[in-house]
Amino acid sequence: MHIIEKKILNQIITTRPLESHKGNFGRVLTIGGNIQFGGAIIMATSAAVHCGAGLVTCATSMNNLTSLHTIVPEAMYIDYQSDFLLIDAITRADILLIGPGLGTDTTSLQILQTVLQNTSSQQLLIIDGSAISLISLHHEFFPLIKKIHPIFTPHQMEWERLSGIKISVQDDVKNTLFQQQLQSTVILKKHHTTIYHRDGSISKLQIGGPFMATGGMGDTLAGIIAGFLAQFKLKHYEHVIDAAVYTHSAIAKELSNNKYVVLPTDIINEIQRFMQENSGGI
Ligand SMILES: NC(=O)C1=CN([C@@H]2O[C@H](COP(=O)(O)OP(=O)(O)OC[C@H]3O[C@@H](n4cnc5c(N)ncnc54)[C@H](O)[C@@H]3O)[C@@H](O)[C@H]2O)[C@@H](O)CC1
Ligand SMILES: Nc1ncnc2c1ncn2[C@@H]1O[C@H](COP(=O)(O)OP(=O)(O)O)[C@@H](O)[C@H]1O
Ligand SMILES: [Mg+2]
Repeated sequence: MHIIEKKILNQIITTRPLESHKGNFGRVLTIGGNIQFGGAIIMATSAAVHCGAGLVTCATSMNNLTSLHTIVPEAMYIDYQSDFLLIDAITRADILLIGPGLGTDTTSLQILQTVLQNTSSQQLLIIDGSAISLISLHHEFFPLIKKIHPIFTPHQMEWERLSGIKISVQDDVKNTLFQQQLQSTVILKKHHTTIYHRDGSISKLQIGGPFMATGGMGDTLAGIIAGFLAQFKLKHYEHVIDAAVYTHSAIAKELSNNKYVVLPTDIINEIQRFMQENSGGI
């Protein structure tokens, strides 16, 4: 087990080559946001854009179109209920994020199934929020999951649902056992988030605090992870994930110096500055 240190930042967030364009910084597809939880997928999408993902498309409910374009006009939109558009967008994406605000009804389940069936092992899939809760109820997806090797980002209750390990008895030994069965990365979110990597290593975060306990905080983290993976894809995969998780809480910690609570959107607004201040060489 190792503690994620600040020095990871300038190893991962490097200077961009002059000869580059948006195509070099990854295509992200975010999928979620039903009529009740539109804000979740908009925050995730906005976080990915603010991290510097080259092209970001949001597959969401039509109800969210106006808000999405008002808040983050850089993002493109598709109606997540169109199978044709969704499959086409999945095929084009480098990084996919499903779950923030997806909900758990039959429409949500259908969308999750389309995503799992059409994602290849060459792409990186992040599974968050409602998508984790749905998979917990549908173990028939496990064979597909084991082929895709996704990144799960559960909080402790979502991890209990998925793994069957009660929150009170979750520990590194039990968590690793189930994570290895899933053949996936697991980012277990809590005070001092723990990351179980596919290579068997475990990273722990020692920053962050209760000033982060606001709805949308995990949706924003998922978007940051997508944005980091999209553009730093040539770097060591485990380190990119650690750097993204560190960045999210480090910004929150900075802001908590003069804010009692830090909002997810406060973090999003500081990502560009924070990345510039903590970027390193080539
Ligand atoms: N503005 C929005 O649209 C928001 C939408 N959200 C979406 O709402 C859906 C349901 O997610 P929720 O997480 O709210 O609901 P869940 O029912 O999945 O989980 C919340 C429950 O888990 C418990 N819990 C135990 N340990 C926890 C831990 N370490 N961290 C967090 N909760 C813990 C909480 O007490 C709470 O009762 C997701 O799709 C999510 O993305 C939420 O992110 C809230 C904001
Ligand atoms: N007390 C705390 N200490 C450290 N981090 C916290 C604390 N409370 C919440 N967080 C962080 O906030 C995020 C919450 O994620 P999640 O529960 O999925 O939020 P949401 O689904 O509402 O977006 C996680 O990254 C978690 O680690
Ligand atoms: Mg969440």
